[in-house]
Amino acid sequence: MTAIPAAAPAPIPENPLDPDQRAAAEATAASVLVLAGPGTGKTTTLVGRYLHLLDGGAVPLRIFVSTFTARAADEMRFRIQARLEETGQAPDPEQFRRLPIATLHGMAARLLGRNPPPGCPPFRIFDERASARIVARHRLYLSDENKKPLDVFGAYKDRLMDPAAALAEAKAKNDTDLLEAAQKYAAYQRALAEEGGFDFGDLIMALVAAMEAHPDYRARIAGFFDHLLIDEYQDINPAQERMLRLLRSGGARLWAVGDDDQCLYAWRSADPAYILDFERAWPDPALYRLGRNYRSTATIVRAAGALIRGNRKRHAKEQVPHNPSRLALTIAGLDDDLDEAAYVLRVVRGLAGRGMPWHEMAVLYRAGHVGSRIQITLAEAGIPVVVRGSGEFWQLAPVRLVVGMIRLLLDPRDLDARALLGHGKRVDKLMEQAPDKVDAAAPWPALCRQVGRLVSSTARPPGEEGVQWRDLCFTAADLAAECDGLAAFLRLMEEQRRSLRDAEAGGDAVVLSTIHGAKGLEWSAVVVAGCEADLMPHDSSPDLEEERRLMYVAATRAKRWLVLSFAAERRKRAAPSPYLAELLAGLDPDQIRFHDAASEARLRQPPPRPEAAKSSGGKRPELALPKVRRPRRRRLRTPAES
Ligand SMILES: Nc1ncnc2c1ncn2[C@@H]1O[C@H](COP(=O)(O)OP(=O)(O)OP(=O)(O)O)[C@@H](O)[C@H]1O
Repeated sequence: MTAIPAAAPAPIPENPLDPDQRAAAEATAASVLVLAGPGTGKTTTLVGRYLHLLDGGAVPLRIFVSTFTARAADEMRFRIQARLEETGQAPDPEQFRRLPIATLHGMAARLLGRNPPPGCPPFRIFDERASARIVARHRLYLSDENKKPLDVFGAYKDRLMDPAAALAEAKAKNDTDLLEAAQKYAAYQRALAEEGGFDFGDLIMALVAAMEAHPDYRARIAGFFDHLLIDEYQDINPAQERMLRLLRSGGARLWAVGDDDQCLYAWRSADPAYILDFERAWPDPALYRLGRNYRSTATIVRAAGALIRGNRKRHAKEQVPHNPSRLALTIAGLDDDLDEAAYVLRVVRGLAGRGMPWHEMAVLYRAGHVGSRIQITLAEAGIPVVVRGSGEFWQLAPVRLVVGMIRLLLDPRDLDARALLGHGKRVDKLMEQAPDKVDAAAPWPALCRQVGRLVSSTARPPGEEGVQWRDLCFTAADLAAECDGLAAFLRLMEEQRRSLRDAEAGGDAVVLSTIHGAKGLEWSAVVVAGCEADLMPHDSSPDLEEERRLMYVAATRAKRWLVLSFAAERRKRAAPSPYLAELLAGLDPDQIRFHDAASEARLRQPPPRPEAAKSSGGKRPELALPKVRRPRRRRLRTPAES
């Protein structure tokens, strides 16, 4: 799917479908899967399918288009509307808003809301924040600190397990951790019910349960649709699959696009087996493949192909790049995160100097804290940025706590600081420990760093979130320490927040995003930052194939320029990600450019010994660095200079 700026001015003209795409769009089988790699036009073909159905007389209100996120639904609506306007068939905007183009959760909410099933009480939808408040209020935390309660409860719902089923599973396995999870899940569901709340997972569970329990209700709901068009089919989970089965039980046709190599949500019960077994699972199946990559240069297509071949559980796919360009990809090995941020700034400025609009550039990262330093550096330099996935830096909880504590220690009557801190046990603990751990009379930089340490150690959540928390505390404290006192720090913060707001409103901005948030999008230039051995694959993830898919998705968002950066030190010594060598192994020397000689030397340093670097139940293979061919000797340039 193509990235559109927030204030997208003119509709983007769609490309005419090529013969393979057209065949897929016009398929007549009852169950169709279009299986193809990134940039081959799956979403384009889905739009083509929609228009083909309309040409054949289908009723728009009876075509359900399912997207992975609400934002993707808006973009899909925009694309379809633009196409209909081109052909003079666009319905009025109000009618258009009512078309069933939504996520599966969104559609479940709509169906339940407008057609309450027998015995289903009225409900309010609880978003993630509201659900987190329930967890906090009832102290539903799990003993295993690495497990987030909402993820665990959500995983039960994704597998259509109610608390009784969860308890039965725990007892059958005689597993105390599972028993605790099931009991807390039961308590969570009771608390939700008392407030009349459904969280997102409940929506699909409730719809499925009602359709299975009441044949009349099932027939009524399934009777709404003649066609189900599903984007990102690789990421569906068991509950969603069951919902689709029920929705098509009235005879609707299923038409799905997906790429098993882009399945990023196995940790949330998405199961690539659904796409791998499509032909066995659905009646009258037909499989279509698209082999031409319209997005990326030949260099990017080859490098990404070499990387993903490292995965075993996948459908092999060959891709022919439509753009034969052998433009080199760039590897930049920087000293530390500060150096990396400065480098990214040079790259985006250089590209802008060549006339590239900001919104054609993106910086992607596996972990949110990698983006924070870059966000600050770009904003400080006046570059418009929008942040997707992990949120605006100054609004993040640890950052607000650091800023609030610094302010409050300097002026205990500062009411704004109190508001910034909020209330709760975490804040009480901070206040209690501050007098022992922070010397309020210390020089400004020392005070800031002491507060950073205090917030990092006192209020840190468990697991992976805790690592991010610590990095954000230190980044905020460092930024404050680098200013000339409190007033200068507050000015810096305000300027940056204003520039972020302006960028969001203006629409033309560099996108900073987690890789998960970049799914389905594309940009002319992409920097993948933080390509380090403990971040890619991420230390906390046991699933190496999913980690490789994440790198694959990041690299394949780029149309022309792909820059992969890593830091030799990010609070501790870091080695380059093994995926860099895997990407480069697919390229000829002229397709690789090192930012400087140090970058090349750093990439060639011996990989960390797996046992020293990781521990993940022995699932990680040796991190052997394939031989990277040497680039031709030439002056080393950033992509922006070339
Ligand atoms: N037939 C075509 N001719 C020219 N360009 C095309 C064609 N089909 C798709 N494209 C372009 O290729 C790019 C990728 O298309 P699209 O987003 O539909 O791919 P995708 O397979 O859904 O990608 P991904 O899986 O990575 O999200 C877009 O810029 C789109 O406009």
